[in-house]
Formats: sequence, C-alpha cells, structure tokens
Amino acid sequence: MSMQADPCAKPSLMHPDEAIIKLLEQVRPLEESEMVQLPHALGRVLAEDLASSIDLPPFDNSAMDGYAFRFEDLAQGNRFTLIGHSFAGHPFEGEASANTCVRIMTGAPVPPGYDTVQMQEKVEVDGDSIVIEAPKALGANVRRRGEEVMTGGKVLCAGTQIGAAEMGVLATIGASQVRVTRLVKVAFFSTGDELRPVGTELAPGQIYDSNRYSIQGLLSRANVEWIDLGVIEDDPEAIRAAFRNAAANADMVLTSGGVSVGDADFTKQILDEEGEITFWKLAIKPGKPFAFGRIGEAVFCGLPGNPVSSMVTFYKLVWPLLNKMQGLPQVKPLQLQAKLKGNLRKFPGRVEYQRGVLSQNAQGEAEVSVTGGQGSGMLTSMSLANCFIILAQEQGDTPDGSLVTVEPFNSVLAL
Ligand SMILES: Nc1nc2c(c(=O)[nH]1)N[C@H]1C(S)=C(S)[C@@H](COP(=O)(O)OP(=O)(O)OC[C@H]3O[C@@H](n4cnc5c(N)ncnc54)[C@H](O)[C@@H]3O)O[C@H]1N2
Ligand code: MOO
Repeated sequence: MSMQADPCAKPSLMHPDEAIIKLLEQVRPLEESEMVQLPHALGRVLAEDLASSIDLPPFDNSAMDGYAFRFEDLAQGNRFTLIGHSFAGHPFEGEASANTCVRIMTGAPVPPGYDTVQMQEKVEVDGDSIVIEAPKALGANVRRRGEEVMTGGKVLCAGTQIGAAEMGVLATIGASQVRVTRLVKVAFFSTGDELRPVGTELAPGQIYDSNRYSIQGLLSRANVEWIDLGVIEDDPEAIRAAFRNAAANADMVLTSGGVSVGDADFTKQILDEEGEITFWKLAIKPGKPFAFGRIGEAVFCGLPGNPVSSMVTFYKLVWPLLNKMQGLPQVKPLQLQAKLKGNLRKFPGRVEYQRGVLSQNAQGEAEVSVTGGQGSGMLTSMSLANCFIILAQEQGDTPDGSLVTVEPFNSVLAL
C-alpha cells in the first residue's frame, strides 16, 4: 500500500466530522411556523405534535369480504339466516338477532350486535341461509374502532418531515391543513468570469455554469425556498453587492467558486470585510476550500467552484445545517462495508469521498467500484454513482478485494 503524502495536505486542515459539529453549533432551528393546506405539505416539517381528533379506525369494520355474525350463536350450530348486507359506505340498518348473519364487505361497518366475520371462502351458501365454518376466535376479521389510535392519541411528532406516508396519515385523521416550520430561504450565486449561462455560445476559455443547476437540484431536494442570484463576475464590488442583497433576503447565503487562493478568488476576501469567516480549509477531498461564516443575520456557506467539490460539500456540510434550521433531527447516514472491485488510488492527508456504484453480487455480498476518473471537475463521476466510497484521512492506496466503507446516496443526492 503506497503511503505518499498528499501535496495539498496541511496539518491545519480540519477533519470534516469536526467541522460538522462546529457548523451545527452555529445555527438554530427557525422559530416561525405557518399553516399550509394538506396538498402543499409534502416535504415540510411539522411544527407541533399532532393528535387524532377521531378514533382510528372510526368504527368497527370488516377485514374480509364475508359474513358478520354473533360468535356465541355457534353454540347452537353453524347455520345462520341471512338478513341483510353491509357495504363500505352503506351500513346495514337492521338489528342483529340470534342465528342471523349479514353479508359484509371489506371496510364496511360491522353492524351493532355482531362481533365476528367469516371470510366468504369458508362459508357455504344454501338459499337464504349459510353454513359457517367456525372461525378460531371471537372477533375474528373485525378491525376494532380505535385499535390503531384512540381519540387524543399522538399520530405525528413535531420535527417529522412530511413524506408520502405522513400525507396519508394526515388525511386519515381529516387534517385539511397543518402547521409546519417556515421554509428556510437560501440565496445563491455562482462566481467566475469564465461562466456562461446555458443557451449561449462559448467563447475560448469559457464554460457553462453547471453548479447553479446542480445546486438548484440539491436545494429542491432539501425542501427549502431558493433565490437564484445568477452568475456574479469576478469583481469585488459586484460580489459585495451580491452578498448584501443575498444576506438581506435569506437565512443562508450559498456561493460557488472563489474560495481558493487564486488572484480572482474574491469571495473570502469580501466576506472578511462584510461579515466573518469561522473556518476555511477542510481535510476533505474533494472540497478542501469550503468556507463558512456569517453575513448580517444570515449564515454563509462558500462551496468550492469545482463541480464535484461543490456537490460533496453541500451533501456533507450544508445539508445537515439546513436540516437543523428546518427543525429536523440529525440522522447519521447509513454506512456499510462493501468489497472493492479494482484498485483505488489515494494520498494520505484528506478524507476522500470517491464516487462509487454499489451493487450486490450473485452471492449476495455488497460490492463497489469507482465511477472512473475522480477529478473534482468530472461531474459525470457523480451522475454515474449511487454511493460514496469513504476513505479515511490517513488511508493510502486500497487494493482490489479490500473491504471499504460506503455511504449510499441519501434523498438529497438520489433521484
Ligand atoms: N494553489 C492552489 N490552488 C488551488 C487550491 C489550493 O489549495 N491551492 N485548491 C484547489 C481546490 S482543492 C479546489 S476545490 C479549487 C476551488 O477553487 P475555487 O472555489 O476558488 O473555485 P474557482 O477557482 O472559481 O473554480 C474552480 C474550478 O471550478 C470551475 N467552476 C467554478 N464555478 C463553476 C460553475 N458555477 N460551474 C461549473 N464550473 C465551475 C472553474 O472554472 C474552475 O475550473 O481550487 C483549487 N486550486
Ligand atoms: O478539494 Mo478540491 O475539491 O480537491 O478539488
């Protein structure tokens, strides 16, 4: 295993795990909340615990298509007279009496007085009467009123992100609107004189501004409100004006580019003048020059310009911050061990987030391979991947067949 030193590594680089802890200390959950109509609640975060105002299910109902009857009547035999039917939405209106039964459908109310349902496959119909094969227990195939939740019972907790299941739970208890934390506002811009918008011709030395689009994708996945301030030229006054505008309108200012040491890297310089930088330079690859600070009331995250670096630092550092600001709990990402296919090159010095394809082989073992070239400008290495291969700070080259740590892409990165 080669253990050459990373020419870029410096002892002062901060480990990304330490950086996350420090970052999270700098932000608080937003306190403001608002009511939203249920169809607009997807992705939002509940601002308060929610109790059910009804029993769930609201009435005793059948779990099977079949016949409702009184269990005790089986003591007199298993022939029952059919006296009516109960369909979902159309309950039986009559009265239960000895040795009678009611035809019942799944979800239909079990008429008062009846207590047990037998599925129709276990019943013989004989004119107006039926012969029931005795079910094992009283109450068989009946879903009892309130068996899931009683009126007043908690169904969802504050801090829960509303996904597809929660949308359904909210509708189940009849909530037409719901109180959620207000959306975090993020203003972002790209910096760089070489950047051109899509839909224009490239002159020599120019490239298309891809980061704004990947950042838009990430912000959409993170369920925040974003303000796109476009591309700002490498001019200190233009960057200063953009910073002021962004800070006045957002909770977070997010930039891409200009955080390294080049002669036109003004982002850090302007932020030093207009706000404050808390730390800068992390032991992470890609993404070393990630910058963090404050400008006015807003937090500032400066993503490196290299396209993969900006995505990796967003995932690792910005996303947990946004989660905390939205009132979501921090969830440790799932990691697992997978067998490496091929050799991996790495210099000791920085934690590396190489892009990988995780799959299961015929023996059911997890295997992973890198997505080709791992340069921090090669964005296709991200789009081909479904996981990160995480290599520890002091690790060097890793041979084929080794067990490596992988982190499957989470909801912010996966489609
Ligand atoms: N002498 C040193 N040079 C560099 C160092 C260093 O430590 N010493 N760090 C390198 C690392 S690591 C990174 S990452 C980059 C980060 O640089 P910046 O954040 O200042 O970004 P730029 O210089 O503006 O751009 C870097 C690269 O990315 C392209 N880019 C920028 N913005 C976009 C965009 N919106 N869409 C697509 N591509 C973008 C830009 O053209 C450059 O190729 O610095 C290294 N240098
Ligand atoms: O950290 Mo840079 O992102 O290695 O290229």
